[in-house]
Amino acid sequence: MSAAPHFNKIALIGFGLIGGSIARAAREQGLAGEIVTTARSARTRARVAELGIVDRVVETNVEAVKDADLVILCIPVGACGPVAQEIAAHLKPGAIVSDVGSVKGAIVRDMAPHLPEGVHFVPAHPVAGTEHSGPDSGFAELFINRWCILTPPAGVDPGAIERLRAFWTALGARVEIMTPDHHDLVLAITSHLPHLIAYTIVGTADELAQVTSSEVIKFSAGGFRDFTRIAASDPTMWRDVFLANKDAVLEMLGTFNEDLSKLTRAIRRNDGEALFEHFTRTRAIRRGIVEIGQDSAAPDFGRPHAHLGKKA
Ligand SMILES: NC(=O)c1ccc[n+]([C@@H]2O[C@H](COP(=O)([O-])OP(=O)(O)OC[C@H]3O[C@@H](n4cnc5c(N)ncnc54)[C@H](O)[C@@H]3O)[C@@H](O)[C@H]2O)c1
Ligand SMILES: O=C(O)C(=O)C[C@]1(C(=O)O)C=C[C@@H](O)C=C1
Repeated sequence: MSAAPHFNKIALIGFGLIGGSIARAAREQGLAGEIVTTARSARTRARVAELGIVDRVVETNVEAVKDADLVILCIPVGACGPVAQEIAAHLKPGAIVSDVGSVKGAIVRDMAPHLPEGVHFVPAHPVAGTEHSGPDSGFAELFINRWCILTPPAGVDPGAIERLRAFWTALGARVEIMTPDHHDLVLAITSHLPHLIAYTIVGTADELAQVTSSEVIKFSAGGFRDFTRIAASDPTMWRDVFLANKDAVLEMLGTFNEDLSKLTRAIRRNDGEALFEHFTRTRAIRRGIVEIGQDSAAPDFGRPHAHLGKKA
């Protein structure tokens, strides 16, 4: 494992769940001489200052990135392009510019054209989170034993990639490198589709005329309760994720709908054997994940596209 890196100044654009967690963990690990963050409203700036986790909280992104040797955009995916444009002329030559967005193809497409030569662009996605957002929601342990995926464009300085890898490793994460397209396909099935399903089922339950909302809450044991947690996730973040990863999500949704139709047909035809066989197979998948200690982490990111999602 490479030694923990030290940055003279880290600029975190946005101080919500992820920005706040990075700040807390980076400070605990002593990875920065100075950590500066931005918050758009005076109220949030006051709260961030009160929390005392960063050295400075400033009003503008331009001020934050001045002289920073690591800049991380911790804002919704749809905001990353405009912010890259805004800060581009103010970046320190040699700085590493990264992000934490849940989609990677759109980030590369929207940010890369604005960034000047001489800065190192290494997009990242820590695959760790909760349904909470805002400055109070972060915690230093969020990334421990979770994956962080880096998707550096071709030609990026390997030294910059290694420094960012060492940074995330020091925050407790396991780092994997892949292409943006592959990332987006994998995350479409492991993260984006599950969120879409949760948003759907909670909305459907709410709309059922014969089930009052008090009954939905009263009887929300186990499964449904888990869905409500996921469906409480930030609407801005998830709107941006689905719009930015449209193609991969639609591809996975097509496969999912086919599989759902098969199970629907099995129920309609009283095909207990088909249901039993399916549930037995999915139970084995879960047990396999738990056995190899991946129940708190993402599945095998090394697999090529063709092996994703489709079974024999
Ligand atoms: N929440 C998760 O579980 C999770 C996990 C991994 C990655 N991510 C990614 O991390 C990023 C941030 O998510 P979060 O959960 O920390 O969200 P959050 O809502 O907790 O924080 C986002 C912050 O960005 C700020 N912001 C929004 N638009 C901005 C703009 N145009 N300019 C400057 N600041 C702006 C908000 O004020 C807020 O402080 C997203 O891209 C998301 O896809 C989220
Ligand atoms: O546990 C949760 O609340 C999450 O949804 C975290 C989760 C995920 O789907 O695993 C959500 C989005 C991120 O990009 C990464 C992690």
